[in-house]
Amino acid sequence: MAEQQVERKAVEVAAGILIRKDGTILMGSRPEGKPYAGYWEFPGGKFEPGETAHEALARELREELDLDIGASTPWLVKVIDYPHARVRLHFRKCHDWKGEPRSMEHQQFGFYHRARLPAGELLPMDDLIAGWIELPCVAAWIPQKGGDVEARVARAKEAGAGLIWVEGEKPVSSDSGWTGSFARSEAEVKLAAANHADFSFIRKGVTGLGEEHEIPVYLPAESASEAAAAEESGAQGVWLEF
Ligand SMILES: Nc1nc2c([nH]c(=O)n2[C@H]2C[C@H](O)[C@@H](COP(=O)(O)OP(=O)(O)OP(=O)(O)O)O2)c(=O)[nH]1
Repeated sequence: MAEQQVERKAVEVAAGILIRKDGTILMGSRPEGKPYAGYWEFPGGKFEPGETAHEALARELREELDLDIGASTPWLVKVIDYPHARVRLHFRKCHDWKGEPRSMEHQQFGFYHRARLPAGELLPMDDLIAGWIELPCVAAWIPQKGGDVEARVARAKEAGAGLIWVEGEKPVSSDSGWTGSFARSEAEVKLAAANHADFSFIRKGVTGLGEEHEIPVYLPAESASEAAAAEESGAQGVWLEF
């Protein structure tokens, strides 16, 4: 008889990506006595009973770093099986807090540029998603119909698009090496993740991303100024058509 696999119940964890105006991100090292002590992580910790992800994050930041955060927005939810526990990580972005971080648990911490995260090891899941934080906020989609593709690519660059995808070409024609895919539903976003796409563009009409998507997604928008609204709903940013 096949051995029955019992899935371990996931522990809910909130982790904050606190982004300063200069684009640097707050990271801390895990205190002595915890699993993966000394590894770098985004500040946060386990939910207490009855807490939402935001409430858990706000409390942990107060306890660990003496910071008082304002709003936070959902970004990604990822489940990982570590040897010591199965955890569901609710990564949230935050641009608004009061105070300067202070080490309350004798841990090291600092604000780091996305491309220069601290030397030493990041927690395995953080290592993966740290790269995603670098994804730009504005992406461009260039359908074949519509004339001069090259001119439209140039316009997209001028408009600040950091990712440009020309229909019929390999997903995403930037030098970044990211792979993307188009999705029409939550299920297709999941499929893209399973196929190792780094992100998805979402076609018009998809709403309610919720907190369950597992890769960064771009929502359609009419203008770059809608990027903030997209972030509110948990998206990485917007895609514009050129
Ligand atoms: N805080 C945090 N935890 C993370 C991140 N990435 C990641 O895989 N984890 C994992 C490591 C741990 O297994 C779990 C968080 O548990 P924790 O031990 O830090 O939580 P806590 O501060 O509430 O700890 P305690 O009350 O048990 O002392 O989530 C991250 O970026 N931040």
